[in-house]
Amino acid sequence: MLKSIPFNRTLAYQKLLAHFETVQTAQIKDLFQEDPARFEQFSLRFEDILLDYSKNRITGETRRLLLELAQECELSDAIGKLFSGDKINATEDRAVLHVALRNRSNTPIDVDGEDVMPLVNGVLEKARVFSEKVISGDWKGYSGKAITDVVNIGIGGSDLGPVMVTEALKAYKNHLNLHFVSNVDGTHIAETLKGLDPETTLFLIASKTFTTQETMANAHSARDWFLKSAADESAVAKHFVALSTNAKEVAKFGIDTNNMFEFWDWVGGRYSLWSAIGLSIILSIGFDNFVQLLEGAHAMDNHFRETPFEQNIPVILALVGIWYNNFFGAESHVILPYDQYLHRFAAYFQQGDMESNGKYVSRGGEKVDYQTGPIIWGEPGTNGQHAFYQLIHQGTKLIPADFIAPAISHNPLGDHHKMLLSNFFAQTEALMNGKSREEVIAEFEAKGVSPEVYEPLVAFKVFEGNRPTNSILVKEVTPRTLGSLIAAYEHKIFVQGVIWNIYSFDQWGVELGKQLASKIYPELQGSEAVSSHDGSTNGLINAYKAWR
Ligand SMILES: O=P(O)(O)OC[C@H]1O[C@H](O)[C@H](O)[C@@H](O)[C@@H]1O
Repeated sequence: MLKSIPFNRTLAYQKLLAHFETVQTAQIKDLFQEDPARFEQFSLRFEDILLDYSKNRITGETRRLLLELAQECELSDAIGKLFSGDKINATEDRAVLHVALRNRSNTPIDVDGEDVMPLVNGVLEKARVFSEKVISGDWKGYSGKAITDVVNIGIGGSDLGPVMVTEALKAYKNHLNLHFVSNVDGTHIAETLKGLDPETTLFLIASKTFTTQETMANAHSARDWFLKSAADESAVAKHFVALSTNAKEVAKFGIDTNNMFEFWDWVGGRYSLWSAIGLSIILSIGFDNFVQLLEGAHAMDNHFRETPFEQNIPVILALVGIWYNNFFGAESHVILPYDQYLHRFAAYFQQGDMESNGKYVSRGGEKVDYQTGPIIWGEPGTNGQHAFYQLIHQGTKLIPADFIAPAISHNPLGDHHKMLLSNFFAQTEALMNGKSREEVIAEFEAKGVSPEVYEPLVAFKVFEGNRPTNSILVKEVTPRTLGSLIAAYEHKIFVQGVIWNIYSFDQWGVELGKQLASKIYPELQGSEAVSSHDGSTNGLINAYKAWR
């Protein structure tokens, strides 16, 4: 269990408040003038990853005090508990061991006195054998044909990770066509099944609980579609596998438990891509590449565990985030990958971060009186530049940003990558430096525009600058580097949760809507008007009934 340490009652927090008064107006560009070695002072390297956090509104003293905050919130103790299988997910009485899934050094990790590593390795081996059969074509469908298409049916953590990683590593993809169905909207499964051949399609039913309404509805529809051509229930065994913790429900659905790839309650849904939930990733890029992904994550786990906080990438990312969230009042954090393959990275960490740290109750069970998890959003660059960057540059809100880019492209087409990266470098520079009134006027004058014409326009063309950014430059998006990058963000979220004194590994906040939906569902059956809800909900339901 983690101790309850009220974040804003710590001494370090009080010191940071006082320190904030002295640095809140500091200009990042001036900090570079004052310290020619600022880049070296405020950047970190880990394997093929460079984190530059020098373009932030922080000084050496800010960092020192933030590190003090981490100490006072007993971060070292929390990290020790995470890795040793302590039940730090206290409201569900569970350990939090996604790190065991990628524990490539195989050191024993005990849960309730049992080493979980043999279990982890057993499922990995089963996935290796199965995936090799499917990829090679040895695994045959009911009519004797090899599999061509794989449909993963899952939602939330049973969808977002596999989608993000298979997209991010598309350059490593084999001949299998991957499809992902998540939404209970029938359109999703209907559109996916169009054009698929039941004889050559494999369905992965991915659900930790195997009770999630959306996934079960889609799985049943997929089976109905399949049985229309297979005409024999025994064919299901060749075309449906389950990725789950719940053997009982898997059997009830009609999937042979031999076709089940197991994981365990100590794997959180949003941390499950490393588990059997990653089977779609394995089928897409092959087992060896998946192992590389695990290796990369494991290397980051070791870095997180062993590196002094001052040089620790997840810890630094977390502390800088806290600085904006709790002192500058920033409400959101934007993730901007300059890599088309990473186009679902921000969406993935919307769940990772917001479901983990979107909590207003402290570990002590009280309502907190400070801000916790930020709103996470983002789109790939350069697309975002032509959509929402206006607000980041000239809006009234402070939006800390992570810019991520690979130095080497998997598609070195003409000058595309240089153009992409020139935008990546230019944006963080522009956000920091802005453009002064004098610079705007000089630009007008250089073009021979007269003061009467330019004067009314100057204010609109000035950029205040001083907008903070982290830059994460990686050598190339490989399975290993991606594994490290994902693990770094996971641990950043963990560190923030520890310091904000909340439980990052439960998700009670998603339950209420589910409960109410199951109450409303039967009310939608008949044609009679409903009156059991508030006026708005009754009005909406009755309008729906009149229209359908
Ligand atoms: O994998 P499942 O049990 O189907 O759960 C799928 C998802 O649904 C839930 O509502 C949770 O909020 C998510 O954390 C979870 O990833």
